[in-house]
Amino acid sequence: MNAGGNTTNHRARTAVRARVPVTLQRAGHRSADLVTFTGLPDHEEHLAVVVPGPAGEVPLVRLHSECLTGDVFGSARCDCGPQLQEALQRITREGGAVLYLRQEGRGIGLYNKLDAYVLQDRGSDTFEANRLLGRGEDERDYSAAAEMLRALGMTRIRLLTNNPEKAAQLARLGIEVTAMVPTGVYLTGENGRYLDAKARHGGHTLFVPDALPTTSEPRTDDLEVSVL
Ligand SMILES: Nc1nc2c(ncn2[C@@H]2O[C@H](COP(=O)(O)OP(=O)(O)OP(=O)(O)O)[C@@H](O)[C@H]2O)c(=O)[nH]1
Ligand SMILES: [Zn+2]
Repeated sequence: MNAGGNTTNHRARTAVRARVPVTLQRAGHRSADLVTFTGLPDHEEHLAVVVPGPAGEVPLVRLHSECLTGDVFGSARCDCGPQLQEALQRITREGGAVLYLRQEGRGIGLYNKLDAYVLQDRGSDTFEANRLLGRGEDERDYSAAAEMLRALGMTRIRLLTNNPEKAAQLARLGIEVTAMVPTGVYLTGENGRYLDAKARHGGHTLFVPDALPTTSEPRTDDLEVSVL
C-alpha cells in the first residue's frame, strides 16, 4: 500500500528491470544492452536495445514494431527486416536505442496479419485487408514506448522513421522529437504495393517508383531516402 493508503487507481511506474549485455553478430559484432522493464502499461514484454552515445547528443531511437515474418524469417513481403538491421547498425555505431515493440501486424497479431496477407493476395491493399478483418487499419499505441523512453532517461530524441504518426503520438505523450530521421526504403519484387499503400494511404514519407523490381532482392537505388 502506498503512503496515502489508496491503491485503487495506482498504476506501477515503468522502471528498468534488468540490463543484459550482448554482442550483436548481425551489427558488426558490436556491444549493446538488452533492457527489460517493470510496470509497462500494456503488460507486453517490450524490449529495448540500448547503446550509450556521446554525452550531450540527442540519441537516435527507432520504435520497431514486431514483424516475425520479416524480422526473423526475412520475408520479402515487407521492409521490416532490413529496417531493423539498419537501426541496429546505426545505434551500435552512433549510440541510441531500438525499442522492439510487441505490436505484430500493426497491433492485430501474427495470425490476423497472415489472414490479411491472404486477402491482399486476392486484391485488397494492406489497410483495406485489416478493415475486412474487422480491425483498425493501424492499432498501434505508443504509450508503452513513451514510458520505456522515460525510464531510460531519453525524453529528447531523434526518431528513425518514415511514419509521422509515431512522432505525433510520442509528442502527445511528452517525448520531445527533435528530428525525424528517414529510415531506408527496401523495395523488393513483392513489397511494392505494400510500400505504395503506406506512402499514399498511411502518410509515410517515402517515395516508391512506378517501375517495381521483379526480383525479391531489396533494392535501394533511385530512392530518395538514406540507406546503410
Ligand atoms: N496488418 C498488417 N500488418 C503488417 C503488414 N505488413 C507489415 N505489417 C506490420 O506492420 C508493422 C510495421 O509497420 P510499417 O507500416 O511497415 O512501418 P512503420 O513501423 O509504421 O514505419 P517506419 O518507422 O517508417 O518503418 C509491423 O508490426 C509488421 O508486422 C500487413 O500487410 N498487414
Ligand atoms: Zn514486416
